[in-house]
Amino acid sequence: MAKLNFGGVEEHVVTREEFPLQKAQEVLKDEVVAVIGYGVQGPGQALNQKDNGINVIVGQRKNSKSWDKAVADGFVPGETLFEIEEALQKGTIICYLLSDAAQIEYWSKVKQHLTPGKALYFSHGFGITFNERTGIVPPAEVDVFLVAPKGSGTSLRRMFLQNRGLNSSFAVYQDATGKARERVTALGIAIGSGYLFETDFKKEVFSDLAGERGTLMGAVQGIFAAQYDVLRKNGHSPSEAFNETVEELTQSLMPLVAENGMDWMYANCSTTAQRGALDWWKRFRDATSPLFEELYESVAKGDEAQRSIESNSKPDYREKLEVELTELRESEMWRAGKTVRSLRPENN
Ligand SMILES: NC(=O)C1=CN([C@@H]2O[C@H](COP(=O)(O)OP(=O)(O)OC[C@H]3O[C@@H](n4cnc5c(N)ncnc54)[C@H](O)[C@@H]3O)[C@@H](O)[C@H]2O)C=CC1
Ligand SMILES: CC(=O)[C@](C)(O)C(=O)O
Ligand SMILES: [Mg+2]
Ligand SMILES: [Mg+2]
Repeated sequence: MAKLNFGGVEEHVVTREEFPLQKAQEVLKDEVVAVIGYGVQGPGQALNQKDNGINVIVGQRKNSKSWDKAVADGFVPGETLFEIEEALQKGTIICYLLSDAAQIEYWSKVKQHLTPGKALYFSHGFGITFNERTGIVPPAEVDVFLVAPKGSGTSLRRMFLQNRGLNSSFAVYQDATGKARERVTALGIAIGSGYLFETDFKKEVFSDLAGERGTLMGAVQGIFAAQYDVLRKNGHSPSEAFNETVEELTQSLMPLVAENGMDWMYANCSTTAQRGALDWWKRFRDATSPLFEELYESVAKGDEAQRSIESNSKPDYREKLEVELTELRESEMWRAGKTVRSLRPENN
């Protein structure tokens, strides 16, 4: 593994140079990789592996939208697409990519097919870390590991098609065959990761749950809404409020941050903007820190996992989510955003 310096701290990472695709193909040549579940990660990981020449099959409930999607994506019923049980039986590596809540429901079936030498693969540390709540305790004779792409399965696929790679974390929880590390690294490369950084199941799930509730998804919407509302209350039009809150950030400034860091984005803005941003960012940090502390504690206590299990195990969970997503979509800010997006020249 390459030893790299991350801001003064040395860490080990697996790069595509040291573990090229040919090596991954070689390691996986006698395996049948069964991707169970075809939601968001399922398609990204299964299609990338298929295009990378890995022997991959999909297991999904028949008569579901996801089954039809798998067919549309080129998986063939009876050849590379099966009912979940059949795929579990055929697979030597089981990629358990049902939603974290559904993994609990199917566990007793999965367990039956985990014969010695097989491997159980996750893309999240959830099921294992919170096993007192999920009941997911694998038999000792199988390898157990994870590769967690740090982004949406949709991006994993898109970036692969653009010859880019999303970074992933990986972890080995149980090495029964002595080959767990080699297997998980090969899978990480095969699904299209750019590079792989090592973690453990607990660290992966704690950081992931905190991140998605925090800056990646929850906090960002909260900060957008707060600023938008203040601008609107002070007489600014929806388009002005939306442009100064979201559009400028996603279209102009975040791409600069992605390319070369925050200081570089700042340096490409006016001295007026820089003065103000340098003065205010620490106040925003200090104002939100207590909330991030509270969030991390809630994750570490298992409360976030419990809430997710309870709400996502209900039969009507999809309808309920859709109600809340609709509320977001129909808020003035995001309706204004829809019009603003339609005006982008490339959308005309
Ligand atoms: N969504 C993403 O891009 C990311 C997801 N992950 C992890 O990957 C794993 C899979 O997540 P997603 O792709 O988001 O899952 P998802 O929520 O899209 O569900 C995956 C599949 O499970 C099926 N499913 C849901 N409930 C079911 C039930 N009761 N019975 C049978 N099938 C059921 C769905 O039909 C779907 O095909 C999870 O561990 C998640 O935390 C990790 C990184 C990013
Ligand atoms: C996309 C991702 O990595 C998330 C936000 O953690 C998730 O979908 O669970
Ligand atoms: Mg994540
Ligand atoms: Mg997540």
